[in-house]
Amino acid sequence: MTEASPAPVQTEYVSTSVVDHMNPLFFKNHQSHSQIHASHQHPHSGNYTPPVDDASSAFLQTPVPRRLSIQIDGKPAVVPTVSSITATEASYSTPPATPPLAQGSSKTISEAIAWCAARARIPTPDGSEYFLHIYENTKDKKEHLAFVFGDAIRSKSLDKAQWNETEIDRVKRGAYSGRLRNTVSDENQQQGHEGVTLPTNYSTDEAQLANKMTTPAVPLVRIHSECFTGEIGHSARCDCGEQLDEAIRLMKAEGAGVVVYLRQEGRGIGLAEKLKAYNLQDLGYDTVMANLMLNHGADERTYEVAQAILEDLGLDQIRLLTNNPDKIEKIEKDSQIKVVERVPMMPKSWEAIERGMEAEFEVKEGAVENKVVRGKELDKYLKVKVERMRHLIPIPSSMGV
Ligand SMILES: Nc1nc2c(ncn2[C@@H]2O[C@H](COP(=O)(O)OP(=O)(O)OP(=O)(O)O)[C@@H](O)[C@H]2O)c(=O)[nH]1
Repeated sequence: MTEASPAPVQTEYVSTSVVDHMNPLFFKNHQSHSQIHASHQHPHSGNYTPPVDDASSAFLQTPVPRRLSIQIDGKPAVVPTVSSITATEASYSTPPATPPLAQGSSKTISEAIAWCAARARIPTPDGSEYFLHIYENTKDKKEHLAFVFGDAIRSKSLDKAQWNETEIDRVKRGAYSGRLRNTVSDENQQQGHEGVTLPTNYSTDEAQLANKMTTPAVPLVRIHSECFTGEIGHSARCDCGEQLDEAIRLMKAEGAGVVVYLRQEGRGIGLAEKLKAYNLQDLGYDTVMANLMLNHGADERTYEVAQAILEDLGLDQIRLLTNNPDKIEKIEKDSQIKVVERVPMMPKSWEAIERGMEAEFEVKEGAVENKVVRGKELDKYLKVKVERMRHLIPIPSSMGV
């Protein structure tokens, strides 16, 4: 096929002062600004991005076309506007999570705001389940997470209606209550959701839901920083994997709780730097000194995003699972959040030593079994946390302290 010359484009421009964060095409258009220009040059190329006939295009700093009158081969091209997009087409443009300014937050601009982009049920091997929430925020581009146990804890930003979204849009991003039921037949399996009429009864019945809505007045919360080595890599240098498992176990037992999982690997220095720190630790430096020798702080983590996630989940009173007083101070600082109780996280191997139950841990030195970690390297790591980072863990008397 020979390429025709670019078709003439007439444009109208709109003011740049209006920002409509509620528009589901807000981010989409942000990304496709260059595409819009490219498509002006080659509107016949098949990559044409339709202009948006509303204020959503107005947030861009440079004037952008509001209406385009396009001709291809001398004939007017049919360009859909937002209002002419059908429900099915619109549902492919899944709206972004409720953007920050749409939440009516009273926070100042310097503080983080977080909003839930999607949520889904995660069944676990013991038959229980939780809802994994993925968050976006105004502070960084990382995918922070919340594991939410129980039905009573809800994300405000997730539940908020978004502009022009269809019911299937809401289902896709997890903004429903109860449990989804499988209603897809073999026939419409092949067609994606286009042939599917969404049942109105996709929530479980309300009575059943109400039973599950009982939750402790002050829920258990764990604010946990990512540790690839301890959680995925079976490392026995730290107890991070064990702590995550234990937090989840306790929340399952209570039927409620939240693990806020922050992407602050290596106390905020990142995995590459943490691996360098491990090499220094193998030379004999402790975990604090190793960080300092790499020109990092002993702990570079911040907790504004965790505060914002808890705020979105409506939690201002929490029982925090931690041994780290610094974490408590930082989570309460400049926020409504109150840690009404600190729930200690005793390292399982130290607990066993204290109780004289070491025989129960008949695993080889340094080995990890059922995520219970033990060994000299862990003992050293934990002791440094107590002695240099103020962690509130009783050191077993048999360790000579
Ligand atoms: N730089 C560095 N980071 C480490 C090391 N070992 C573990 N970490 C990181 O330390 C962090 C531990 O996070 P948490 O368990 O949430 O917090 P904590 O400060 O130990 O406090 P707790 O709430 O009592 O567990 C994670 O980001 C790990 O990746 C280490 O030797 N060096």
